Amino acid sequence: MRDLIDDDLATAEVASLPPPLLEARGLSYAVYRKPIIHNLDLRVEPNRRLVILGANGSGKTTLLRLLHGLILPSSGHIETNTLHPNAMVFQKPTLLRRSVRANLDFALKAYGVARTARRQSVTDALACARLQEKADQPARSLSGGEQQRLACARALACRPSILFLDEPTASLDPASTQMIEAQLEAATADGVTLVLVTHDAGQARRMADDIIFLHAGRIVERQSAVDFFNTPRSASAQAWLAGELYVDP
Ligand SMILES: Nc1ncnc2c1ncn2[C@@H]1O[C@H](COP(=O)(O)OP(=O)(O)OP(=O)(O)O)[C@@H](O)[C@H]1O
Repeated sequence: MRDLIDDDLATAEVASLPPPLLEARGLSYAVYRKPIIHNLDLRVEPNRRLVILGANGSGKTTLLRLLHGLILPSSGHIETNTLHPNAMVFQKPTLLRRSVRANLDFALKAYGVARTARRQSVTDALACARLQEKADQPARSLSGGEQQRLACARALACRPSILFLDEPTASLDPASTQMIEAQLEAATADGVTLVLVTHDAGQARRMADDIIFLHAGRIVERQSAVDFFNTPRSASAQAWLAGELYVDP
């Protein structure tokens, strides 16, 4: 009898979990028959920060592009359950040859925000990027760190449900990295769900709730960040954390 009640309670608890924002099932991607992502299942839970780790060439960028819909899977399905469109920030910001302000305004306009509402949103986004002083400067004349702050603010201005980020701080110094991370923390507090690819173990420790570790296009580890860093289970993740090259036995 006791077990039955416990089972019922457990079922009720699972049933009351919010649905995932995105669920991928049996996801595979191949180029010229060369498999890059293999039969992968993955859920993006709301208000969690998911960090995807793995060695060079393990398939992180390809997976992120699949999840955002930039490329189509060879097989498998992705279901999304999001209120707003998702957005993506790349390692190299792709800014228009216009002013900082115009880059923000353009994105909001493309998203369908009316002119009067755009003015306030641009002001908020400039503050989010800490670029108020540079609003009228050509976006491409900003420093690398400033450009990336602008790219993040532009992506966040349209209030995406999920923000995908592919090594957004890979070429930035610690101070610029810290500013981007603060921007992302604020977005998380605002309800944006993050899916971040990084090579920076420190950043993963600071930013992640959950970790997925990829090896040769497969998820070999999926843990809470605390468990992953304390007790990585797979040999490839252990090697990665130790800064060693892992060679398949
Ligand atoms: N369009 C393509 N044509 C051929 N091979 C590809 C293509 N896209 C990806 N690959 C290969 O798939 C593998 C995974 O690439 P991907 O860029 O996803 O890895 P990654 O984990 O993001 O690597 P890195 O950490 O070096 O950025 C690599 O071996 C890459 O060469």
